[in-house]
Amino acid sequence: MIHIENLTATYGDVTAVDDVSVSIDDGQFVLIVGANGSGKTTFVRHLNALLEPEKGVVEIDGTSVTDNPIAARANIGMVFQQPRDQFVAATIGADVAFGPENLGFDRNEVDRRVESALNAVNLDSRQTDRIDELSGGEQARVAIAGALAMEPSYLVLDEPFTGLDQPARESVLDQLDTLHADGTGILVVTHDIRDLHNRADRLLGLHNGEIVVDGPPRDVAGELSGIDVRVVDRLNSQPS
Ligand SMILES: Nc1ncnc2c1ncn2[C@@H]1O[C@H](COP(=O)(O)OP(=O)(O)OP(=O)(O)O)[C@@H](O)[C@H]1O
Repeated sequence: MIHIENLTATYGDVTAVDDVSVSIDDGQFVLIVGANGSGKTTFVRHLNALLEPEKGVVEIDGTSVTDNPIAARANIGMVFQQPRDQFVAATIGADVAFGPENLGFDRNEVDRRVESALNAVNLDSRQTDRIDELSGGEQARVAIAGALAMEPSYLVLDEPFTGLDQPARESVLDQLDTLHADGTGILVVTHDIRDLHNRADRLLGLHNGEIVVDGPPRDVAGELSGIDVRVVDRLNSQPS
């Protein structure tokens, strides 16, 4: 379980996260929504100790991420807004292997994790392909595989659909469905919930750094216009 109590984060005079307390159960599929600047990215960066709480506590399975950032990083897989920025190797296989190698696993275990993660995103047999030659959708899937190779309890994706066309978006959504069905907790940060609100168990809406909406997406849909989040699916939408 993710447990957060009285988390506050500031940048100079700006309060990005304002006294947030929330718990997220294992295996939940949670949307974290809100307008630009509402604090979504700052909030999720505390989950795996990319940012340290100035005030408050973040615990994963009862362990404070401040006390044990390595455990937090092993439990919370993070996929960033621009997957390109998180690649560390030239080829798919080498990149996905990087995380488990850093955790100190032996070669057999690293190979097993890489195969399993690439299998989950339908990129097995592509280990030697160069990342810079992949499409945006394929790069997004490699980034997800890199996080999955850590075998995290939760996968956190920050605006994972930026720059993806509709087929690539659907491919990533399919991966999320499979992972959720297998028991992985999924947290998706987005300002655009089309195709997602009918998949998620819970929606957290941020406004000025506070959680002002919390509930099953269909129950809280009426509260979203107040925090500037688009609700309606756009049929026949153009690539975004
Ligand atoms: N590195 C930083 N330095 C100064 N201010 C920052 C920094 N990062 C974020 N902020 C400010 O903190 C507030 C919350 O930003 P944050 O990026 O967490 O929100 P967000 O909801 O993820 O926004 P977006 O949807 O635009 O990514 C905003 O006012 C933002 O300008």
